[in-house]
Amino acid sequence: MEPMQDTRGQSSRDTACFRTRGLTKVYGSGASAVHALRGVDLEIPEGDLVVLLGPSGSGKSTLLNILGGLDRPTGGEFLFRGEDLTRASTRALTLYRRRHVGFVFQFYNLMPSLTARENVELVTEIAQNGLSAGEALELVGLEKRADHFPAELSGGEQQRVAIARAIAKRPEVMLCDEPTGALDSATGIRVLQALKTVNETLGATTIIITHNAGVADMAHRVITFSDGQVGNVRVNTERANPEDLAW
Ligand SMILES: Nc1ncnc2c1ncn2[C@@H]1O[C@H](COP(=O)(O)OP(=O)(O)OP(=O)(O)O)[C@@H](O)[C@H]1O
Repeated sequence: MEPMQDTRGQSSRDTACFRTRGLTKVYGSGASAVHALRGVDLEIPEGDLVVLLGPSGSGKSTLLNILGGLDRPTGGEFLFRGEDLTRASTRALTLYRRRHVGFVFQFYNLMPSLTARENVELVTEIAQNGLSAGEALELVGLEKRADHFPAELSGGEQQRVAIARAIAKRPEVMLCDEPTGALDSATGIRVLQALKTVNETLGATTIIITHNAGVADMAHRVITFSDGQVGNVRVNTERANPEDLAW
């Protein structure tokens, strides 16, 4: 049988970056147990830009943390490029994170005493075959701010430094948990433009959690979570540019 084709003309069997089957996550036990994921079946093609929507508490961050190797599922399976990481050792998960995954969180976690360039160099010094700090800052449009300290940058610029730091090791995967959560919409749009450029230039499979439903229009694929499960998956036949988004 031929592999299924998705709307981007890719073979879904051969190109899945992530695949989960029956993924569950329970925090705690007994009467206080929280069932954060209740059987998540997902397939995310290589190179996709995915927006993950859903109400507070529906399990979005829990899923992202498992896909990024920061946490382990309670049950089910989780594969990265066909490799089953569900029961990977702690060491293997650490290597997976280090080699393949760039994280961006709501708060930028930059070192205040280091310039933008020096913050990115924290990663470029240890990465093999990574980008230079200058290249990473250029990709997010901050080459002219490289010698500024975080306190001299706007919130959106600081977030773009955090993105430059995350991409400096050329990750195959970018996982972004509410990257525009602390920003006004105009500033948030610059951050989303930077993430789109990274997705297109480096080809990194990118997952963005957001509470702003309008952001979904820039995605290849929109996954809506509901009560620990995938409620809906939409593939956008046309994508909006970040500058045309409104929220
Ligand atoms: N470490 C933890 N210990 C216990 N419960 C947790 C823990 N982390 C998350 N939860 C619970 O798991 C459920 C899913 O949380 P999660 O953070 O994944 O949701 P979310 O969709 O990302 O929410 P938000 O949009 O508010 O960030 C929630 O009920 C939450 O309270």
